[in-house]
Amino acid sequence: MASRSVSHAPPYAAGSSRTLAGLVPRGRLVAYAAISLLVALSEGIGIVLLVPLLGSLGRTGAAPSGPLARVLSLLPPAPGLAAMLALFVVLVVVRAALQFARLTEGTRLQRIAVRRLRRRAVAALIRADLRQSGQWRQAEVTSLLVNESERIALGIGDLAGAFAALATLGIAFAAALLLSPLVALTALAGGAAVVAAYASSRRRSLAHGTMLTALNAELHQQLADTLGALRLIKSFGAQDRSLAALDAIEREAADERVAHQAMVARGQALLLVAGAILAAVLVWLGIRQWHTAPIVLLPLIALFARVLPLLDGLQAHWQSWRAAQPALGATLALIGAAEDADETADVAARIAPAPDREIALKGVSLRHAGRVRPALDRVDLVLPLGSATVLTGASGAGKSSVADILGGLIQPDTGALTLDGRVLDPAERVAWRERVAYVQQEPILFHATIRQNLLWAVPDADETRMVAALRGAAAGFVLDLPLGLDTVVGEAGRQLSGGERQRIVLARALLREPVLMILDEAASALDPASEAEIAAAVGHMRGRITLLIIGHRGALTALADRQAHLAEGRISTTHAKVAAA
Ligand SMILES: Nc1ncnc2c1ncn2[C@@H]1O[C@H](COP(=O)(O)OP(=O)(O)OP(=O)(O)O)[C@@H](O)[C@H]1O
Repeated sequence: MASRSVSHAPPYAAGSSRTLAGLVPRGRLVAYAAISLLVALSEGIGIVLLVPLLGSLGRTGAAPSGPLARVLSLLPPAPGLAAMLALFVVLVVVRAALQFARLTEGTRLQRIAVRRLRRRAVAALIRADLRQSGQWRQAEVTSLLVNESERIALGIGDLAGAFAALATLGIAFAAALLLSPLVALTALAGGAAVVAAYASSRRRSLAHGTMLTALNAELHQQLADTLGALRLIKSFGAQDRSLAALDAIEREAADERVAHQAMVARGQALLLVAGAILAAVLVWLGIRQWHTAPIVLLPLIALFARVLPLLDGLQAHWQSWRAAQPALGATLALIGAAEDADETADVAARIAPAPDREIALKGVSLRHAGRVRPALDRVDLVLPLGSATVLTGASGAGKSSVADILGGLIQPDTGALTLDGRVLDPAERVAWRERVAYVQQEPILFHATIRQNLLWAVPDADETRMVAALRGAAAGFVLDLPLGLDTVVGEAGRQLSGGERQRIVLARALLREPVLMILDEAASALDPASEAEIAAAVGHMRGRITLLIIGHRGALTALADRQAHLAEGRISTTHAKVAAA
């Protein structure tokens, strides 16, 4: 758990895409754009209306000419001061309503995009082939779906903010054109030069975003490692080391954020100063060189006052969006990789096949990603229906790989899983899982009631079936608990003992009425009494359920009537069991 480098690229990072397409409904996007334009338009109209307002004051010098005069001629003749002020108030009310709509619609857009992104990611991850998805770091994936998706939401908000600012700037420019084309065009040229000068800082925001995505993943990993190993950390006296590793990542992330924020703030300050200088020069030119009438100049100054913070906001919004883009790129890349590894893509048949005679592996070879030697090398194994086989072999010999292939969880590189001698196609392989139950060494229960944990496996099971499964798994103790089936098991089932947990897991497996039950070191972590209870329960299943018992010794393995031994990926012996205990 030492501090890690954050420079690595996750295995799914290749070909990352940065598109928002498909995440946001087109109709809502158009609605948001239209509202933003209306807000901008109401601001522009308000400023142009300053001209007749000033005109009605009567001391403003020359009357406007050119296109402005034409626009003003559309107004009713000589509106009184009261009418003008009332119009302003109405405009402000309309703008307030539009701004409210823009804000709520913007938030809705953000949440829809993030909900769709997460849903697509989780759906793709669930459907991805385990051999591919097993290579992705869980903490990195969690970080993408928790932290990074919120960054994406903020980024989308910034993108929307940038669009709104841009729309207002566009309308402001149109208003300026109306008031004084010369001033407007000079301001546009000056503004474009200022925006161009910021290209490098926008690029820096993208790099910052990439760094932050990696640091967030590291933080998640470190937190998961630390909180998941509190007992180990205490017993090794590694509290300080763990805290220091966490601190190092936190510090790096904080420094990175402060440095980026400082760059954005510096840019904003410089932009304000550059904008103010530009505005001052334009006003000076307007008065001294171009002899612009005060009735036009005053609204122009009002326009500058409005535009300067807008430019500032546009720059900040755009940089924040750029910083969020790597998070979106990484999430879309993960989704792309998971969708490419979709094991159910061609699934048509969904009826779980049921063998009559045997379940077998025929010439199965498997090499895990990044490994030189195959985990399994042309393995043949026959499990006659109703038999109980113990599978032995040294650590790393390939026992769990055999179990995964028999259970239809992974597809071998060559060879096949067969039922009654018939090779399963990919669609049947997925459906076959319904007939298989797994019980692993580490019992996995969800933080819910025992009833909910059982119903998770078979949603339509009634109480009688659940009670029968519990009794069949030597878990009748549940019925004597004060809350019975409604007892909450605690996080990962920690409010129960290891043996109790495992017996509930066995009941959950039984509830599925499996054809094949795989017990992968299912009793290895238990005391002899608990193991004996599990073994007694499994003993009653013999003959009804085909059993594959992975393990070396103990009451459970003694139940087997057949034995297979794996050595370096090869089945070296398969025969009727002589002695398993
Ligand atoms: N996801 C994986 N990626 C890379 N290599 C893997 C992966 N899973 C297993 N292996 C390797 O494949 C070989 C067989 O592993 P497997 O888990 O099937 O063995 P096992 O007999 O069940 O071991 P153990 O009894 O220790 O659980 C081992 O060398 C292991 O390191």
